[in-house]
Amino acid sequence: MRQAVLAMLEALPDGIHEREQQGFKLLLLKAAWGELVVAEQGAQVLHFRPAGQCPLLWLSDNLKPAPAAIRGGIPLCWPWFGDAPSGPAHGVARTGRWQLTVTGERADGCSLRAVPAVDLWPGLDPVVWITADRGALEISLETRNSGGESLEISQALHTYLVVSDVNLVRVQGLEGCEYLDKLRAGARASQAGELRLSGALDRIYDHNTAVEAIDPDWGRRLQIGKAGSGSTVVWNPGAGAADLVDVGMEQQKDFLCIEAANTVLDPVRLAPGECHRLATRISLEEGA
Ligand SMILES: O=P(O)(O)OC[C@H]1O[C@@H](O)[C@H](O)[C@@H](O)[C@@H]1O
Repeated sequence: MRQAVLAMLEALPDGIHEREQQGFKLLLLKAAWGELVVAEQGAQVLHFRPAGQCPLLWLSDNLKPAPAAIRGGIPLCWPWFGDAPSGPAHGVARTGRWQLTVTGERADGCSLRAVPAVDLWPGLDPVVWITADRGALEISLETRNSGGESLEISQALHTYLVVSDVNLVRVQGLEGCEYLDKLRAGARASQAGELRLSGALDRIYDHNTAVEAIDPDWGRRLQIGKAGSGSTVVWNPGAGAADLVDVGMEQQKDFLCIEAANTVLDPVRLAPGECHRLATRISLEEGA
């Protein structure tokens, strides 16, 4: 899919375009500020490239056919993060159909709004706001409790960052934070120094500020800022990629997930009428 999306963009003139690829309906925006591709399924950003830069997000080249979850970009995990008895892993938003509306198209950027095409979950109304410009991509997921009872949610903006080699990347900003290690039955530990990966990693950090992923091989630093989030999830499947048909060992080292989230560490309780906003901001700096 990644190669196909890049080829599609290459051939298109500046403007807003609709295309279908492997059964997924896509909205493609191309302009002087850069490129953005959003899938109707899941209101999922699949591609973001600020002008003059390389893409910031990873997207699988071996997707499962629609309506399977799309591996890459920024899936919305909602209204729960991870496994739950009430439905599929990471909730129902990423496989649902959404209505995408371009709400602003300017020389220096664009903005979009997305709402579910059909109700996704009783009593919960989500709205997604996406803005992209030369400097950053921002996604905001607002959830309103439109029912009569108090409800609890967990969620994540499951960002797949494209990197030169996940084992070379250094993640800064988590130093000293406590985390739950999902690969050790949720054992608690504390992050000593910057984070480096060597094999599979699946952790939920008790952390509510920004992190930076330094990619020396590509000479760049990716900043992942956030709001409304007390959990930062960091994931790469390592050798487990061999069991994921849409990753495989040939793509395993190409990405690192850093997710702004509300998890078991900081679930969000919404009283009737209450609203919560979870947001993330992805930007890039040259030099590492
Ligand atoms: O394969 P999925 O459902 O997209 O999930 C991918 C990963 O997503 C991460 O957020 C979780 O912490 C991992 O445990 C999980 O494996």
